[in-house]
Amino acid sequence: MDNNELLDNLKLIVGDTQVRTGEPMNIHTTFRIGGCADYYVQPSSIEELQSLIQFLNKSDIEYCVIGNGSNLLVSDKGIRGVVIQLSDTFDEVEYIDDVTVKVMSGMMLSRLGNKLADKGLAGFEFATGIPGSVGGAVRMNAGAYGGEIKDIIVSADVLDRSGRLISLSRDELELGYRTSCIAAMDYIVVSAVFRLQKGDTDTIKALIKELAVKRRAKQPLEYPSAGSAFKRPQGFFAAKLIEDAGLKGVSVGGAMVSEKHSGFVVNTGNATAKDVCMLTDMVKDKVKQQSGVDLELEVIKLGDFS
Ligand SMILES: NC(=O)C1=CN([C@@H]2O[C@H](COP(=O)(O)OP(=O)(O)OC[C@H]3O[C@@H](n4cnc5c(N)ncnc54)[C@H](OP(=O)(O)O)[C@@H]3O)[C@@H](O)[C@H]2O)C=CC1
Ligand SMILES: C=C(O[C@H]1[C@H](O)[C@@H](CO)O[C@H](OP(=O)(O)OP(=O)(O)OC[C@H]2O[C@@H](n3ccc(=O)[nH]c3=O)[C@H](O)[C@@H]2O)[C@@H]1NC(C)=O)C(=O)O
Repeated sequence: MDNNELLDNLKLIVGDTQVRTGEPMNIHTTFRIGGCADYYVQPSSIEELQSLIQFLNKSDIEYCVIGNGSNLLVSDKGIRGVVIQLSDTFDEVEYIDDVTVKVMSGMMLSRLGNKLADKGLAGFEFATGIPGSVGGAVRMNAGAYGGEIKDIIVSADVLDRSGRLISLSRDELELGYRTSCIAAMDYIVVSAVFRLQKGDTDTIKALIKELAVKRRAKQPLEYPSAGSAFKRPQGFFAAKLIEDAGLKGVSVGGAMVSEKHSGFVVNTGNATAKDVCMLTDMVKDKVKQQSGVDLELEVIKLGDFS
């Protein structure tokens, strides 16, 4: 299929305004890093997403799904094929009973958290300050301040790579520290059901505010980043190991180990994905030498890193 034919088909499936070519990915990642995606598509409904997946599979065209890009490092060479973004357009919420909600996967956690607070629903406060979408959060079992998605999720609807809609219970999602079966099975999350508790709006909002103050005090939110660069190794904190290895403030090009929180790699202005990779490789090596611990990237790489 030639490029024009592919573009026409994509527009036919999701509408003219929802398809772009040569889309710079730095504007879709919180790291503000990344080359261009060949095609960038935003479906607005499950049916559109299903048609899109089926078409891309049948035509043997590469694709990936992103949420808010808050945990991604996109290659400087960009992404070949189609990037499907599910935030912005994929964000309805349905109240199932007085404590249960069904949410489309593109909804931002902050928007959902504030809606739940207004309804007097407690239990989502921990997630409200995470700069991701519901889909990304389920995929990663997002967690902060003692809470994780696993604590509140009932089930999720996913599409398999043939475009078939499957409902998975909490147990079937196999949620662990920053993992789930979503990645292993290559599923796309389309919605999730969460069970909260009845609470008081003012108390919920006060807790959200308290966590936001904590986050701002401890984390370098003044710079673009993808949150924690590394997972917590069992029995250790990545930030402490990095600080103890003398790496706080160390930089490669525009990428720097944050002086405020050494678990974060920040973009000080003009970082490239290559800078970030060189820096994270160096951090891994030094931490291994110093403490014998292997650090594993939490950030997910997309595109060509060869
Ligand atoms: N605790 C904290 O303070 C922070 C936590 N985070 C974590 O990062 C998550 C990132 O969320 P977000 O920015 O939306 O995600 P991203 O766009 O960063 O994508 C992250 C991963 O999730 C996958 N993904 C995204 N949406 C879907 C979906 N609908 N179905 C299946 N897979 C999906 C992506 O797949 P693919 O590989 O195909 O692109 C990618 O592997 C947060 O929810 C949280 O877990 C991030 C920052 C701070
Ligand atoms: C930001 C993310 O999530 C964050 C989440 O916001 C916070 C708050 O709950 O807890 C995790 O950070 P973290 O493991 O770095 O936890 P923190 O409590 O900030 O720090 C852990 C320990 O490291 C020490 N620490 C921290 C910063 C630093 O520069 N030096 C240092 O030694 C702290 O003293 C603390 O004892 C999540 N990260 C991971 C990989 O689990 C993310 O996933 O992207």
